[in-house]
Amino acid sequence: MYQNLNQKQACVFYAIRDWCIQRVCGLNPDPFFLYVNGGAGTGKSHLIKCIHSEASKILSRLPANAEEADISNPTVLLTSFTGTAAFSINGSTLHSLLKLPRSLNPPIQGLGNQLDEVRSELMNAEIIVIDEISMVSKPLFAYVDARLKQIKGTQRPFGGMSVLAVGDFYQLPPVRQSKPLCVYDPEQIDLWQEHFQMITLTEIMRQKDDVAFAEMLNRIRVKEKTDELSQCDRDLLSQAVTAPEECPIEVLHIYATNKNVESHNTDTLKKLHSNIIIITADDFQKDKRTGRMARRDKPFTGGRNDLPDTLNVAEGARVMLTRNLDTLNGLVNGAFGILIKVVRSENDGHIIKLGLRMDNRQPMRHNRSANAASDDLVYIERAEESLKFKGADLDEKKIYANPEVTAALQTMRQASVEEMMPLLQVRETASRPDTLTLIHHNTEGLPSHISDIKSHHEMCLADVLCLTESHLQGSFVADSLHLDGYTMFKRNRHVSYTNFPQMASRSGGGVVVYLRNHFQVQVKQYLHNVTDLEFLVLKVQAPFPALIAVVYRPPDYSLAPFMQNLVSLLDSLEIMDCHPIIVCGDFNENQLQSGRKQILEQFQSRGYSQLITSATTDKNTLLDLIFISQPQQSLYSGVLRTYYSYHNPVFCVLSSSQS
Ligand SMILES: Nc1ncnc2c1ncn2[C@@H]1O[C@H](COP(=O)(O)OP(=O)(O)OP(=O)(O)O)[C@@H](O)[C@H]1O
Repeated sequence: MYQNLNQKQACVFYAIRDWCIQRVCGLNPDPFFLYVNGGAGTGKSHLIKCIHSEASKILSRLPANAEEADISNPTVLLTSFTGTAAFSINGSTLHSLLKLPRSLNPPIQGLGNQLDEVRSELMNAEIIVIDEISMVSKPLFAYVDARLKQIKGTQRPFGGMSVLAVGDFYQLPPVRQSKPLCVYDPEQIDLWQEHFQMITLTEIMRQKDDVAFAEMLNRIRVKEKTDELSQCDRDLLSQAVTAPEECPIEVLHIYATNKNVESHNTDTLKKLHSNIIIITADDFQKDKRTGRMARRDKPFTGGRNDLPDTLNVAEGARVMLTRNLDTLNGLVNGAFGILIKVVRSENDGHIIKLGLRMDNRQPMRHNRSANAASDDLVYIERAEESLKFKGADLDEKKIYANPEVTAALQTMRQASVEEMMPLLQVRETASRPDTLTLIHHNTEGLPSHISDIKSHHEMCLADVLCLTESHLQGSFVADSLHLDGYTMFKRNRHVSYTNFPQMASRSGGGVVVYLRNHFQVQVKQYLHNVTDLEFLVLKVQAPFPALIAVVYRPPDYSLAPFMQNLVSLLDSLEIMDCHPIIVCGDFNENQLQSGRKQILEQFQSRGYSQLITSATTDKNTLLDLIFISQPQQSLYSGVLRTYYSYHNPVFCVLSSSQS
């Protein structure tokens, strides 16, 4: 799932992953408020799934969570406005998760005696993801903020939780008159402009569907009222228009109003089925004289045409749920099925439930009472609602984006997540023939991570890719370990120790270097006096002369014998008379810890500089180092991101000129 994240998706993923790592390392990062924007099919939902799974895994390490008896409480809350979208990301609706009232009119109501229950459910929650943010109105957002403050017992925005809002403001707006969240409204609390930063996904990720159609939709998404449609877009749209009378009867019809829907459904049912059953709503009203509930002759619908007084059905007919019954199990507003069975009361023949075979028939994740049946049907019972109160032509002029949304998005602050991929930022320099790009990574096992390496957006920019903990054994190298455009050199652990047979016989360890094919090189696996060290030396002659060594020091390899071998290695490198000398690797000496650092001192005493300055592991330690004899040749250096190892890769880009 993570391997094929595109560059933008990966930047957002790593920004949030980094935040989680900082959080579990006790660095108390400020909460983030990110908005992921993007048109249809740009991979927003896919990104949410990746972030949810990775962030949940990392945050479960928080000490507070580890001590709690119930670690099943989520650290990342997945929510959406509608039940359908909530189901598609395995989440819940905002309303049900936060127990929000139907009416969002002020004043904001607290949770009352439900507070303890909700608090204990959400006590581990650190991040809330809100999908379909375009449908969230300002009053709803203010409610979410107030709820989270109450639940978390703090006045910090959103109760101190981080918020990842996802959606497309050009898609559905909030219901009724409310302005989209991103559009400033002086009469409403503004939680958006103040806190949120935006990142826009642009690449359409739908492979199976019609990409050309999706691209056209995304152009229309931002089309201004005065913009003309291109001829090609017009043709594509017109192609999709069919006169109503020519539409095949079984295809899905979408209408603007429930009234049209009703009349289409009634007509179609009559055409396709002869066994129509009419179910009448039971409407009860309090009889003022007797005080008892009495059945009304004709059900009252209060002017609401989504509450019809009769329901026409037939066994074998297509049906759609119009209420969220059970979001977790996909019984959401909009879910389709076929009516299989009409169940009547044995007493009076009154219809009590309908047995549906849903299109989406996955095993139920939670047993609903209505579904505790031995067949694969979902039984829908009569539901109660209280009422307290009372053509297809293409019209091009009507297709344009809401200018308020365009203006709001243009002025929104941008999140600078590009820095998550520092090597991509300097890609042009890194790819120049007069520069050398070196990456070191402790892979924690090359065979199990080779496909992660191949799909990494920055690894492929390396001229020299040095890997430690390759975990290879024997001389055989599987074809899958081949990287296109590179030659592989390796030295396994078992040939690396002469005086420590117990270390040589352990699995793990080992070093590998991938070098671009056109590089001319001499490889040195054995050096005089270097008897017990996992290392490999490459003397690159052209196009960029350099002496490169990669070293792995296992965490339990005592410093004294390691230093002795390292000193021998450095002595040997010096007499090879080739510069610059670059020694990279995992030295298991944390540069962020105070106190003496003998490995660093040894290098410094010989005039080397160490280039990496920030943490390289998930525990905020700096173990992966790059030493260079001629630091003035280093143009860029830093830490890259991955998800598959405890270590992050480190890199440097060197220039051949000495200035
Ligand atoms: N990085 C990816 N690699 C491969 N497939 C992807 C990737 N990202 C998304 N997809 C696929 O592309 C399709 C569209 O992605 P997704 O549903 O996440 O888009 P979306 O932005 O949420 O779309 P919409 O706004 O229409 O809901 C899906 O089939 C999804 O599995």
